[in-house]
Amino acid sequence: MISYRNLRVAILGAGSVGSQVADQILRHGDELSSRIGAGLDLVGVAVRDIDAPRDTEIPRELLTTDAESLVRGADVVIELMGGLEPARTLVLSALNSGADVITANKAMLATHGPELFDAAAQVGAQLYYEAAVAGAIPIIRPLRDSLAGDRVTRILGIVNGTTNFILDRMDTVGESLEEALATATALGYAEADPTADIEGYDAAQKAAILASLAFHTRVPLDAVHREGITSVSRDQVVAARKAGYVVKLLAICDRIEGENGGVSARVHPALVPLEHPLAAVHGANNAVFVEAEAAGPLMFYGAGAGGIQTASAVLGDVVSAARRHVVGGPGVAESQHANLPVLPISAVTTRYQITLEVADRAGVLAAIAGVFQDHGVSVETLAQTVIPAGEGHAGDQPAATLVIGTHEASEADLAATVTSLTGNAVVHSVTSVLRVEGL
Ligand SMILES: NC(=O)C1=CN([C@@H]2O[C@H](COP(=O)(O)OP(=O)(O)OC[C@H]3O[C@@H](n4cnc5c(N)ncnc54)[C@H](O)[C@@H]3O)[C@@H](O)[C@H]2O)C=CC1
Ligand SMILES: N[C@@H](CC=O)C(=O)O
Ligand code: NA
Repeated sequence: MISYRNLRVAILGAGSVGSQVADQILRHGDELSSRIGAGLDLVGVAVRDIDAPRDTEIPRELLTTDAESLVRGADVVIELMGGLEPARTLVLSALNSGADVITANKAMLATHGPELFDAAAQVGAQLYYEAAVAGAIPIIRPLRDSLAGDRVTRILGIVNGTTNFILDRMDTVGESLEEALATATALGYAEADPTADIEGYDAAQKAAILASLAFHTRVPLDAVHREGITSVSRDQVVAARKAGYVVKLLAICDRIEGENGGVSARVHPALVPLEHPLAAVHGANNAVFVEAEAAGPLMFYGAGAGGIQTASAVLGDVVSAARRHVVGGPGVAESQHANLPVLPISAVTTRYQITLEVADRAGVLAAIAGVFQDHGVSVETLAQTVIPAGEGHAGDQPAATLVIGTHEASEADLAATVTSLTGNAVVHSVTSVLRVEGL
């Protein structure tokens, strides 16, 4: 039975996600109200242009270009405009007035999270953001609530739908990055500026959010090592499959034990063995592996992008926030009690696959092996293919391709090895260096 007064809900932004959230509230408001124990009144939707075409029909009288006024007087503000400003100012203003805020804006959270969480804590308001990481997949709440009694040791995930879609199309249908990105944009997966996707910024923001939650430590965005997919070539994708791998853009958050331990977060393309579950994540889907001391490995999988899919996560947060509004009490505060050191990528160890074009003559393998040995990097596998005459970088000289897989090595040792290889007389070129994850 509904006895609480109706809650006033404001939506900021009516793009791919916002238009779907508005549509769901308009069509299923009664059902949501029953779950909450209070009615939901959608009091307005802030847009840039009232007459712009939208994915769903929103009554004209709900549309406004005055976001500041809309925020004032709302009980629940749903921020789906994206970007840093005016989103940050509007969210701060909503929180300061005691409203609960739901956002999908990982850029804003990764950049201004501490300020926003502090503002929420000051007034006991809630800041919910399930949609900000891995779209529809429940991952924030499991980390914040379900795993709050455990000790997370590692997160390994595909958290950007656009780049997964692009790498998948490069692999399965041979499309170029540009062709696949155009489709991802048309399907509503990409950010307003898709550079955020393909250069790894979006995934890095999500990694910062995940690592902060998982390790109860504020992990700033600039501490996340970031590489995007623009340097991944179709040749690398084809060669990876031949060798039993797929190329995926991964976000990896590690708890590093030991005297100089701490936590690290990184985003980069990596080789994933074909038999690993992450290799079977296609299209714009995301998957996040979480390893916790007591729970062991857990996997969260589903739609990582898309307007209607992401709206599901937003609406789950709306129901949670509205329920708390009805029963009263403060929101869930940010947990940062562990305050662990945040380590640079040089503290990380992993495996690598290095592809070289070398001279094909006696003594070359020994010379290359010597370079690895000099830097303390242990070689695990080595495969050689002779390059047909005239097709190598060094003209008519006999040449071969070497694909070298390493045991675990530090980033610093690997970087020094690659520098030495590049300057070595028997090496014509270092054609690919990729980390190998999930072995
Ligand atoms: N599209 C997706 O699959 C997902 C998006 N997100 C996040 O959700 C948020 C929204 O994303 P999309 O809906 O895809 O973006 P979008 O670009 O389709 O929509 C944003 C809308 O906000 C409007 N807007 C921007 N500034 C405004 C302002 N000052 N006043 C009024 N309206 C303004 C824009 O005109 C646009 O219609 C972003 O933070 C994004 O990172 C999160 C998960 C998935
Ligand atoms: N652009 C993002 C949208 C969801 O966060 C992505 O492609 O994953
Ligand atoms: Na999510």
